[in-house]
Amino acid sequence: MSAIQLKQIHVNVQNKHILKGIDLTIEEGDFVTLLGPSGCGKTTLLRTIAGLQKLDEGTIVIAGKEVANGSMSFHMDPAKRGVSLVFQSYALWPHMTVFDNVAFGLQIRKLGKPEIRQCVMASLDKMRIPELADRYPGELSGGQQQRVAIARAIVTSPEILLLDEPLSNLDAKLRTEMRAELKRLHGELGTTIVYVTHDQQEAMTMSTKVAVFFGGELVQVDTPRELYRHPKTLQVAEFMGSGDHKLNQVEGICRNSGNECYIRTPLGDFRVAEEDGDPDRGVVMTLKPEDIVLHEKRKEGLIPVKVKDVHPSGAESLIRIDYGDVQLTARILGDPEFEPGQLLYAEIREDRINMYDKQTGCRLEPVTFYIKPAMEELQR
Ligand SMILES: Nc1ncnc2c1ncn2[C@@H]1O[C@H](COP(=O)(O)OP(=O)(O)OP(=O)(O)O)[C@@H](O)[C@H]1O
Repeated sequence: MSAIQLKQIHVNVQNKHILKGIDLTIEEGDFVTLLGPSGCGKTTLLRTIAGLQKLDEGTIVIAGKEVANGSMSFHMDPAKRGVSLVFQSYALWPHMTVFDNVAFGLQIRKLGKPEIRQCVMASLDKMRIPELADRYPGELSGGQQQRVAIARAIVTSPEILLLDEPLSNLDAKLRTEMRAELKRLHGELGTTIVYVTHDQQEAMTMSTKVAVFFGGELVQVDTPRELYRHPKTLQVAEFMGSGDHKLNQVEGICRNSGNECYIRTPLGDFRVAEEDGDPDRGVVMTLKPEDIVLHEKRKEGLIPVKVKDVHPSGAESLIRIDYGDVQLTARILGDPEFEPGQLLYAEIREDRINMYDKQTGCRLEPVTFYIKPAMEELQR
């Protein structure tokens, strides 16, 4: 049985159409991340699943039970949905100790004192903070408060844990630590987790599946690997390749010749299968910096490039290179002693190339072969 089924969810907030027909099925034990730029509707969807936001159309089924139905104006009480929500702000009660904060959900269920003690301590153990039980939130660091907030959410053994950017208030080091903790916790508890973030790396590290949103619409739901390798649209590719992950984009022309299309780009020619005989059009080829390997010695199949500049950042370096008029960025491990103007030879990992229709932004597939520029062309 699926843990959560969302069908055609539409949500308006103050007359603004925020969620526009979301269909998403989340399986039991999945760690699904809702990923997208600020304002795309991730939090609204999480709140809708939790029951804190009413939907206008569509249905939500949790563990086989319908909990919301737009056409029938049915919205089950949040407390009855079997989900637990952790907010970005930890929302701990300042006048209560850590123990009491975590125990609260059990106390209102009228459990006996020994049972409460056992559950609270087990939950604090899982978050590796049993020694903080008697402290007050004001005496804790941000990371510790976040652990308490998660301990409070898991103490009632919810079937589903909803987390809204829970790490965004932490510094970089703590964030990395907490990512590992959440992944461990998911492995240990087997709980279904729905996690909201706008941080691609966070999504890639922890999730079993990532759902990418833009403007209230779901664009791609895939495993992190598939999302990384084959973004479905240029917009997704650009979003995944933003920040330090600068995506290389090279424009080309796609010419149709019956059943196949030939794509000509400055980096070589490609063939893609064509289904609907579209006319000639512009395409964008994308390639990640880590999919360009730089060599100092010339070899067959490599492309001669000139170093423009080098940006070392300790463990890795970004090298901007020019091939004729085309500027590319390569990412390599370490801190190489390349000089601006130096001639190098680039190996393009052709299996990592993606092609998109420039106008629609949709991915063209599959690239059936790649003809590299002729050697004499390479001499320029
Ligand atoms: N209470 C509200 N009143 C008016 N507009 C709202 C309200 N809540 C959300 N919105 C709007 O709904 C849209 C989606 O907001 P939401 O918080 O779901 O986005 P998000 O993807 O989670 O963004 P972020 O990553 O910045 O939290 C935004 O345009 C926001 O301005």
